[in-house]
Amino acid sequence: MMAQQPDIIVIGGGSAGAACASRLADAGQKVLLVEAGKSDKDLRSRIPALMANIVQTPDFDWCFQAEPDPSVGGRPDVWPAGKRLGGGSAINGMMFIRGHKWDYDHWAKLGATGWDYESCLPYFRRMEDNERGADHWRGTGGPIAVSEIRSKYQITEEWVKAVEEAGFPRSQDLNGEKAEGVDFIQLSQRSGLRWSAARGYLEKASPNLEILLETQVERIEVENGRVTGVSVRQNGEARTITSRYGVVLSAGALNTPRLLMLSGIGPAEELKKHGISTVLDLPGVGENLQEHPATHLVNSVNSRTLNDDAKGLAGIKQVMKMALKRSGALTTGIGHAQAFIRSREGLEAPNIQLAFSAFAFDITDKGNLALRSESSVSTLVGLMRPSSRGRVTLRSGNPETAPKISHMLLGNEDDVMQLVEGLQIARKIMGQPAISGDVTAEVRPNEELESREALSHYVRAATIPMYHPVGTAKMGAKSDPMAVVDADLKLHGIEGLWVADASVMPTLPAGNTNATAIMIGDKGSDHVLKAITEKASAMAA
Ligand SMILES: Cc1cc2nc3c(=O)[nH]c(=O)nc-3n(C[C@H](O)[C@H](O)[C@H](O)COP(=O)(O)OP(=O)(O)OC[C@H]3O[C@@H](n4cnc5c(N)ncnc54)[C@H](O)[C@@H]3O)c2cc1C
Repeated sequence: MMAQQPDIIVIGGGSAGAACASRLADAGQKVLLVEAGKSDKDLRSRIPALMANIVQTPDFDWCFQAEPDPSVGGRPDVWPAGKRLGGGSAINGMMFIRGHKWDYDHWAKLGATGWDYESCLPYFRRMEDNERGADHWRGTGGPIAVSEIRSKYQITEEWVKAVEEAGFPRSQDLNGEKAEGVDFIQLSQRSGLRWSAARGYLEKASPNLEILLETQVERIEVENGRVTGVSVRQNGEARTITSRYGVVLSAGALNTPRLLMLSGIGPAEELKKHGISTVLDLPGVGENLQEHPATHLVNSVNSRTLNDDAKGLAGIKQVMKMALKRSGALTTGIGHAQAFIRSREGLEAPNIQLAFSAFAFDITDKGNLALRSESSVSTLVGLMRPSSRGRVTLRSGNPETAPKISHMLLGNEDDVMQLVEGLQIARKIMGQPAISGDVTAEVRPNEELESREALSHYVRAATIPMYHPVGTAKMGAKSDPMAVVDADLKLHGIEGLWVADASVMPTLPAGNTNATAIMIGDKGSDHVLKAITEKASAMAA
C-alpha cells in the first residue's frame, strides 16, 4: 500500500481508467488505481480466439444479466462487462474503430463543449501505435497497438469487393479521413496477441502509479460536498483510503452508476427505495442507457473459412501457426472486414455497421454459441444510432448485488426498420458477382423470409446487444437536468469527483466503443490534471 496518501484514486483499471491513471502518473501525480478484477496477464485473455472462453466466465466478466426485454420477446439478455485489469479491453472482440466525426460534433452540440472531433483527434492520435503509420488522422508511438488482421481468408477479400459492387465506396482507412465505406478491420493487437489498455498503459507505467488488484470499491466517501476517498473491500476486509484531491470514477457504464448510487449520488427516489441516504439528488445517474442492437446474416459457402480451420488436423495446424508465426485462426477477433453505410437517403452520417466474419456460429438449444461445422460466413448488421433508451438502477443497497439493467433493445419501430434495411443490404452484397459464386445457402434468416414484415419478425427474434453500453452518467451542461458530469468530466454538484469512462458519452458513436472509451480516459486525464493543478496552487496561496 502506498506509503504516502495518493493525490488521486482512480476506480477501475479498464479501457478508460488505465489510460487516465497512467497519464496522471506520468504527469507527476501519485495515483492509486483500484481494480476489482485480477491482472490481465493470462493466456486466455492474450490469445485472441480464446475470447469465446472468457466472456461469461466470472473470473473475467461481471456476468450481468438484463431484465427480460419485451422488445425482443421477453428475452433477458446477458450484458458482459470486463472484470480484469484492462476491463472490456481484456475480453472484447478487439475491433479498433473510432466512430464518425459526426458523432463527436453532435456531442459538442448536445452540450459536451470541447468534445467535437477536432478536439478529440489529438487524443485518438496520441493513444495509438498504428501499423499503417501516422498521418493527419492517425498516430504512431502511442501505448495502444493497432494492427491489421492476421487471420486471412480469400472470401473476406471477395466480400470487400462485393460491397463496392453493391454501390458503397472503398475507404482507405475507416479510422482516418473517411469513416464511411468498406475496409478491412483493424485490431487492438500486437504480433497477433491482444493488446489491452492495461498492456498499453499500465505495464510500463510511472512509479507514481500503484495498482490494487482484486479490490472492490464499495462507496465513494463525501464530506461537506467534497470527496475524501473510497471505502474498499479486499480479501473480505473493509477499509477506507483517503486521497488528497479526490477520485476519478472509471468503473464502466454499468458499474459507474451503480457505485454512484451506492454512494448516495443519484435519483433521490431510487436511493430511498434501497435505504441509502441521499448525498446528492442527481436524477441523470443511471438514465440514458444506450446500446447498439445487432442482428446477423449467416451464409454457408463452398470456400474455406475459419469453421474449417477449427477442426481436427487443420486445428492443430492453426495452433502451430500461432506458435511459430503469430498468425492464423487463433489471432482472430470478432470480425475481418467492415463497412459503415447509410441504409436510406437523407441521413447525415452512416447508420449501419456491417461486420463480416469468415466464420459463423450456431445458437445451441441452451442459447450458447457453437462454431458451425460447415464452411460459413456471417455479416453482423449493427444499428449505430438507436433511439431506444434504458436505465441502470439498483436491486439493493448491498454492493455485492448486481445492478438492475432495464432496456428495450428494439423499443423503437424505426430502429427495427433500419436493421431490416441493413439486413437487405447485407443480402444484396452476398448476391454480387465477387462473392455470389461461393454462397451455397442462406442459413439465417433464410431465403424464404423476403417481405419487410417477415424480416422484421426475424430481427425481433434474432437481435442481440453488441456489448457497448454507454451514456449512464452523461456529459452535458449544468442547465441540462439529466447531465451528470460537465465537459471537464467533473460531477455536477460535488467537488473532487470526476467520471471518465463510457458512461459519460452523451450518445453512442458509430462503431465499437473501446477506442472512444480509451480516448475519454486519455483526454479526461488532462481535464483532471488541470483541476488538480489549480487546486494545488489555490492551496499553496
Ligand atoms: C464481450 C465484449 C466484446 C466487445 N467487443 C468490442 C470490440 O471488438 N471493439 C470495441 O471497440 N469495443 C468492444 N467492446 C466494448 C468495449 O470493450 C467497452 O466499451 C470498453 O471496454 C468500456 O470501457 P470503460 O473504461 O468504460 O469500462 P471497462 O473497460 O469495463 O472498465 C471498468 C473497470 O472497472 C472495474 N470496476 C467496476 N466496478 C468496480 C468497483 N466497484 N471497484 C473496483 N473496480 C471496479 C471493472 O472490473 C473494469 O476493469 C466489447 C465489450 C465486451 C464486454
